[in-house]
Amino acid sequence: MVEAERGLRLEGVAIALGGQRLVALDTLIRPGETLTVMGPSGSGKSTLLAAITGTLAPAFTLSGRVRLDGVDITHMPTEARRVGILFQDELLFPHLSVGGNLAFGLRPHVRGRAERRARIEEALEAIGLAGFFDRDPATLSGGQRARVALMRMLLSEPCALLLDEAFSKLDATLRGQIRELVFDTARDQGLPVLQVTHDISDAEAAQGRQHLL
Ligand SMILES: Nc1ncnc2c1ncn2[C@@H]1O[C@H](COP(=O)(O)OP(=O)(O)OP(=O)(O)O)[C@@H](O)[C@H]1O
Repeated sequence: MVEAERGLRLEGVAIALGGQRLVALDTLIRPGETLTVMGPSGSGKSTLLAAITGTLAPAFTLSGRVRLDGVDITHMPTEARRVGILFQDELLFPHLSVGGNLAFGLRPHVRGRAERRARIEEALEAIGLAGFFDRDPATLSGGQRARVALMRMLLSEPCALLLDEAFSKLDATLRGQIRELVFDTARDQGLPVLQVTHDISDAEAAQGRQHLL
């Protein structure tokens, strides 16, 4: 039996807008590896990530294939893709507690109130926020919110991680800490990472390949 290829493969991916090619990429990001895509504003970085999450606006046309662990996900519904994404605004739900936000990440196979609660308590402990279950996200510091957003994404058991300027709103010290947490976690879990950023220090911290648009 031939083993399925592991990692995130962009196979001749090209995205056009109004008949003009905007962005093209052909690469394999292996488990635990990070590819950093850099380019000027408007060069199509967020659009590239949208093609991978399945949220491309109708104005764009996509050609090529996106494969994740050997599975062609090019036309799969977003929620079926097992792709996690972090944005510069961590987008926690303001009407839910910290625990409620993490519960949103849990996959449906984690069943039963008690088991779900236990998984969330464990996750809070892992990010140094034990006892924060009932807290309102608005009362958290930027670094705490970033850790909750990362954990919510990890609880969804993604097979690849996308970073869209994920560290750009954090101050310098926090930026270094959260970045280290994200890249260490991705390496430990063997997740392929595609990050887009303006910031060369994000690219350096990833210790991976770089691609300029
Ligand atoms: N929904 C849309 N409909 C039409 N054009 C769009 C849409 N979204 C983005 N664009 C255009 O597509 C191009 C690429 O946008 P994109 O957001 O991918 O760039 P970017 O490289 O991520 O920029 P930035 O670094 O400023 O975030 C831009 O010219 C933008 O104006």
